[in-house]
Amino acid sequence: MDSAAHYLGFDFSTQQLKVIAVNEQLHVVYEDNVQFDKDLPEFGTQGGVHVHEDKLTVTSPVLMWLKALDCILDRMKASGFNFSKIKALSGTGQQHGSVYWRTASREVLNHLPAEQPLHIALQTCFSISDSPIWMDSSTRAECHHLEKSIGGAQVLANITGSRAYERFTGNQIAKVYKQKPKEYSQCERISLVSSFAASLFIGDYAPIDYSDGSGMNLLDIHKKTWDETCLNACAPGLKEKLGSVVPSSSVLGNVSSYHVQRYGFSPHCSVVAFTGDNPASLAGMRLEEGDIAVSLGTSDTLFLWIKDPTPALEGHIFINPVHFEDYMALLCFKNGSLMREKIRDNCSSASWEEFSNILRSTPPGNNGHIGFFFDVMEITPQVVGIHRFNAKNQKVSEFPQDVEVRALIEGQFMAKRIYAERLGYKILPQTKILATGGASCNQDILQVHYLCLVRCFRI
Ligand SMILES: Nc1ncnc2c1ncn2[C@@H]1O[C@H](COP(=O)(O)OP(=O)(O)O)[C@@H](O)[C@H]1O
Ligand SMILES: O=C(CO)[C@@H](O)[C@H](O)COP(=O)(O)O
Repeated sequence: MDSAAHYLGFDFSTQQLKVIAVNEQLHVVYEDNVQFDKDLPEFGTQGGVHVHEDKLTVTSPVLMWLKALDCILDRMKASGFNFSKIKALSGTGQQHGSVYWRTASREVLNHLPAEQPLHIALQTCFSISDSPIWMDSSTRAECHHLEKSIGGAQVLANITGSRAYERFTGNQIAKVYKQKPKEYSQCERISLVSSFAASLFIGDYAPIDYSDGSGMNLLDIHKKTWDETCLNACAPGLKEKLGSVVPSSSVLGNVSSYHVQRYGFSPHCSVVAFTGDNPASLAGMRLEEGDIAVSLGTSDTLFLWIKDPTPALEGHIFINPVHFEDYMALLCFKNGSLMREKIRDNCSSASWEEFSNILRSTPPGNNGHIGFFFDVMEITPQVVGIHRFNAKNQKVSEFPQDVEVRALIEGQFMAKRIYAERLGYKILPQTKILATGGASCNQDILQVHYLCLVRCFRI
C-alpha cells in the first residue's frame, strides 16, 4: 500500500477546472478535469465564458467555478481517492479575473456546512454574479483615466510593471464601480480568481499573492505594496476590499473543517497561496534564467525569468512567483487556441490530425504567404481582423486551405518572436524553450514554433 504523502494542485483556467495529485516522487496519482461548456451546460458558456453584446465585455459566472469544484471533488471522493494523504495543496487561476464577495460573506465562508455543496452554501455571497475575466477589453476609458492620473503610461509601467491594460483588474474594478456602484459598495472583498479559489479551501478570504497581484495595475512591483495613487484612481475604499498581499509561496494555513468533514482531508493539510496560471507555469516548469516558456492554453503567452525589470509600453513585468526579489516578463496573445480551433474547423474538417497533416505537408515559409489572424481584439498588437498577404506582399481575401493553416501557425509564432525581440529577449546556446498548455501536445505546431522562434532568433 502507498502510504506516502500526496500533493494536490488545481487550475481554475478559462475553459475548465483541472486537478492533479502527485506523490513524493512527483508521479501523477490522480488527474481529472471539468469542462465548463460540456460538464456544466446549465451556465451556457462558450469556451467557459460569456461574450456580451458589445463584443468587448467578457465574463464568467462565479457559481460555475464553485459548481466545478464541487463536481471535481465529488468525483474524486466517488472514485475512492484518499484525501487524508494530502499533505499540502495549492493551485492557479486564469489571471486578472475578479470576484466580488458580498458584505458578511466572510462569516458564511468561516462556517460552511459540510452537508452542502459550495455552490449552494455560497450562492448568495457575491454582489456581482458574472466575474469580468482576462478576455474582456471593455475598459479603454478606465485605462486612459488611470494612466492620466499617475502621470502617463510609462510611469504606470515603471510602478506596476505594465501600462494600463483593459483586462487588468484595477481597470475592471473601476468599471464595476462606475457602472454598478451599489454592487461595488455591497462588496467587502475583491479576490482574483486564484485567491478566490484559495479562499474556498481555507474557509476565509485568502490574500492575493505578489505574482498574480502584479496583473492588476495596482501593485507596486518594487515595494510589493498597493500603490495608493492607482487605488484612488480606480475606486474608493479599494485598499480595504483587496486585503493584504503575500509572497506566492506563502503557506496560508490549513484546509478548513468543511473539507475535513465533507471529503476526509487531514486537518493538518496545508494550503499554499494560489497564483496566476502563467506564474505557476514558470514555477512548475522549473524555468531558469535565460529559458523561455511558451504557454499554448486558451491564450498564448511567452514568458521568462528576469532579474532586472525594465517595464516597457508593451508586455508585462510580474513579481517572480519563486523568488520574490526577481521578476518574470510576459507577453500575452488573446487569439491563441480558439483561433486555431476556428481555422481547424474551417480548413481541416475539425480534426487536429488533419491539421497536423497539413502542417507536415506544407513548406516552412509557406512559399511567401503570410497571415495574421485576430478573430477578437488582440492584446499585442491591439488590432482585430484577418490579414492575408501573398508572396508579392499583396493583401488577399483568402488562401487555399493548406496555405491558410500554415499561415496561421507561422503568423502566430512570428508575432511572438517579433514582440519578444522588441523587448530584448535573447536566445543563447544554453537557452531552453519549453512549451505547456493544451496545444503543446501537438508536435507539428511545436515544430513550426521551434523553427520560428529558435531559427529566426539565431539567424
Ligand atoms: N491536439 C491538439 N492540437 C492543438 N491544440 C489542442 C490539441 N488538444 C487541445 N488543444 C487546445 O488546447 C486548448 C485548451 O488548452 P488548456 O491549456 O487546457 O486551456 P485553459 O487552461 O486555458 O483552459 C483547447 O482550446 C484546444 O484548442
Ligand atoms: O491574461 C492572461 C495573462 O496575462 C492569460 O494568459 C490568462 O491568464 C488566461 O490563461 P489561460 O486560460 O489561457 O491559461
